[in-house]
Amino acid sequence: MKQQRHILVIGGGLAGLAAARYLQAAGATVTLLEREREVGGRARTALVDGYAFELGAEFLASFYTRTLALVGELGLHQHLQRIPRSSAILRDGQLYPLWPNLRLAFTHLIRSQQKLPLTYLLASLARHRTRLDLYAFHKAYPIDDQDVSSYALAHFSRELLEYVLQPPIAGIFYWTPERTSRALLLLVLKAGFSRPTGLQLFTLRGGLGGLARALAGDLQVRLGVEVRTITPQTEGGYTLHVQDEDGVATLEADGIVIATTATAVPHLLPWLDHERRRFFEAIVYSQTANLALGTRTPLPQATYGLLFPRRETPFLASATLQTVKDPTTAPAGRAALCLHLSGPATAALRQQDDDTLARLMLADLRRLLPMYDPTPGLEVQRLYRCPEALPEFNVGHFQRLKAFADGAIEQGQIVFAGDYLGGPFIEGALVSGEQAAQRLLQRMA
Ligand SMILES: Cc1cc2nc3c(=O)[nH]c(=O)nc-3n(C[C@H](O)[C@H](O)[C@H](O)COP(=O)(O)OP(=O)(O)OC[C@H]3O[C@@H](n4cnc5c(N)ncnc54)[C@H](O)[C@@H]3O)c2cc1C
Repeated sequence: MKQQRHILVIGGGLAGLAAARYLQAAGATVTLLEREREVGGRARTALVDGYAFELGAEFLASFYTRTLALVGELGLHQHLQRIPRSSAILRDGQLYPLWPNLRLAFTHLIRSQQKLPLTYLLASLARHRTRLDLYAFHKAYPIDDQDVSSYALAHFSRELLEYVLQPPIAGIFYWTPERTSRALLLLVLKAGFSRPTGLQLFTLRGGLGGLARALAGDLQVRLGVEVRTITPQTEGGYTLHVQDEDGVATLEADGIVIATTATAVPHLLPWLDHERRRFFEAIVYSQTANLALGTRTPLPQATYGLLFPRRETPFLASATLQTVKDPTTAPAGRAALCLHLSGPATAALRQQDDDTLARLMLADLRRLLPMYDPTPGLEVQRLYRCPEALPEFNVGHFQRLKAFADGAIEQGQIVFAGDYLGGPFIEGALVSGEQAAQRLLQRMA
């Protein structure tokens, strides 16, 4: 690549930050543009009256090889801590620990005879293992043929679907099994069970927002700059029309990484042809609302993540005890808790105001698990809406990723990054950013 050519990265989420960091390390001149007043996107931590609440991402998983390496490279390893007592699923008023390892076979959450067909799942994992590549999701396109609900009903049982598969899908991704490809299920299971210790969860002390801040470290970042449209110049390069606090301006770039959510792309590139526009428009995001609560009321400390099957409630999908994950997220003697509304409930209730939603979520928690009621000593309550939570990896998405990997989408000196390409979690966002940076360097060579 010629020296002095200027690259703009649009979006300061983890994908954009990883791309910018990679490009800068390769010697490029890079500026990152972020429309918000801080970096992190869907992986930010809010500090409110001595409490720290995750606004999006809550944990890192032990199979996030690249993320965990980056934590070391950024000098954050002393802040990395394992989350104990990771999760439990509610059934008939009782919490069943969800061991993310082979001890799952002994859970009383479902009846013993329901567990036998799980051997089919293990056989499927073995049969498709070469297609299940966490760093190349598109390889799984041949098994992107059935949603998780149809797959579970065909091979397992409704009970297993409703009490083992649906709660994590809803509580972590805010999707439904009907809108999840079985390819995604097999990919995540293979990654999760690939280690002898099983799946372990980690966080960064003080909140995962620290990862984005560390990544931004020595990058040139402009906050509060929203890119409106990008126009190709006839002589090569691009003009970006941006809005910042001083008004409307234009910027020039030789190469661009677009690291926004997929839904933003057709607005940024109004000149996209029909096929490419359809690619981005087909990507749908789940939604949720996060009710962050700080309380003097002591709450049970037995488990970090509580998953609520839709059979038990149509409202809450999950609750996370922030202070079990990391005691520094609340002042001494206090507890911090986040409640997450299910994807379908968030869509159905989107017209309701914040107070109504908060009341409904708290009432649901009191009904489901009265001992977790934070209201007697409640001192902080904030509702954060997340209209674009996680990109659905529904049936058809792996076919789209195959077309993307085959080069049918990117053109010129513009590349794309984001969790909709790399996988619906932090690891996917970071890796997609680094992969996009590599492709741009090749295109500009
Ligand atoms: C509620 C929730 C819980 C989650 N829990 C976990 C978890 O526990 N573990 C996990 O691994 N993952 C989790 N995730 C997923 C994880 O947060 C995301 O996969 C990841 O952060 C996505 O990063 P990204 O860079 O692809 O996108 P984003 O973080 O969305 O970044 C895109 C950025 O682009 C900016 N932008 C958009 N348009 C423009 C524009 N026109 N001009 C300038 N800037 C623009 C946005 O402001 C944003 O900062 C969770 C997500 C949510 C929402």
